[in-house]
Amino acid sequence: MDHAADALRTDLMTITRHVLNEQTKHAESRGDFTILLSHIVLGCKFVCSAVNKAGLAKLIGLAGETNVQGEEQKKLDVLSNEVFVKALISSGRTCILVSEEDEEATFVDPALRGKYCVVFDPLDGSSNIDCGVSIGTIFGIYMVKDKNEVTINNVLQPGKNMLAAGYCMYGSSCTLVLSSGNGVNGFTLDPSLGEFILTHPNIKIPKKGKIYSVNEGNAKNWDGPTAKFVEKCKFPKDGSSPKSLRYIGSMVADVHRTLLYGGIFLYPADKKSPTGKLRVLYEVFPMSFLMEQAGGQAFTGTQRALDLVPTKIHQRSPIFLGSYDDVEEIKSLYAAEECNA
Ligand SMILES: O=P(O)(O)OC[C@H]1O[C@](O)(COP(=O)(O)O)[C@@H](O)[C@@H]1O
Ligand SMILES: [Mg+2]
Ligand SMILES: [Mg+2]
Repeated sequence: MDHAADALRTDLMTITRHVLNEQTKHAESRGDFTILLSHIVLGCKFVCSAVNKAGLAKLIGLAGETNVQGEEQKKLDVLSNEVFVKALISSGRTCILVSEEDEEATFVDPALRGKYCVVFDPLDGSSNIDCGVSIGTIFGIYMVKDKNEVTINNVLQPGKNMLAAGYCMYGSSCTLVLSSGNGVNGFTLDPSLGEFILTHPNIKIPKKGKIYSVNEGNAKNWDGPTAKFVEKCKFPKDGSSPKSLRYIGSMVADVHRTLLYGGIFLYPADKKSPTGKLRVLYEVFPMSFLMEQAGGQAFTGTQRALDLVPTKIHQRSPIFLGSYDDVEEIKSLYAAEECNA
């Protein structure tokens, strides 16, 4: 297509148009979710721009602080957190915010309150910032009945109660993947337009995949089912080909690849981290929500991930998520171990 024709393409499905279309399906909707989402999108664009120029704008390196998890914060962790906290509060549609970078939940001033609670990991995959490897933002959204009566229990809810979830990946392109409980759609930022355009409508994860994704450096501490599963991936006994290993170390990027290509992403518990590493509210739940909406599964080693009821905002959980059949296999290994116990 030539540029003149391209310039006339004003029929593109932007993320705002997409969400407005969804809104028309709910007669009771007053546009609050659309406004909230437009603020999340703004935050993503801002962070994307900061990530792109991180090396030039002296945004790589440590901020000099540690967060509640005891992890050293990078400058981009701190900046991204500030960006999303401000964007979410200024939307006028939020009442509680839970961020990986803040020890306590933020209760929005009553004058600025709306009915949505947003849980988020402002910058996921921080260890990959300084070498320019894909990183992202993850978010999940709950809704309260009464914005004047909010307590921490409004976010200590199982993931199945989320209204929407998504992530934005700052990679070779900037991609926002979103589900509001009616399938999964992917949007790519067109830098010349400054708009996210629907490029991956109705994403469905392949039923079975050829890739497994796990930090094998932890193998000596794994439990029996995880060790058996990975052994089967490498040396299948049914005559099938071994699976390939891909591990980036940014959950957003590893899950994005799993969603599009199929396969399984594992961050199991191990002897050193008996509750796993990934955080329930803003890593495990949003990604599990997206996986289920795309036809896959998410399992903690003991239950469906979205059924878990968190008791603390920064709680961790083991997680196995991806293609339906691959997750089914790890579930049966855990079930077999339980029978033998
Ligand atoms: O380095 P490990 O132990 O394999 O952990 C990788 C995991 O840790 C994380 O980086 C944690 O996220 P943060 O960067 O938000 O702390 C995930 O993105 C990733 O899946
Ligand atoms: Mg993270
Ligand atoms: Mg993070």
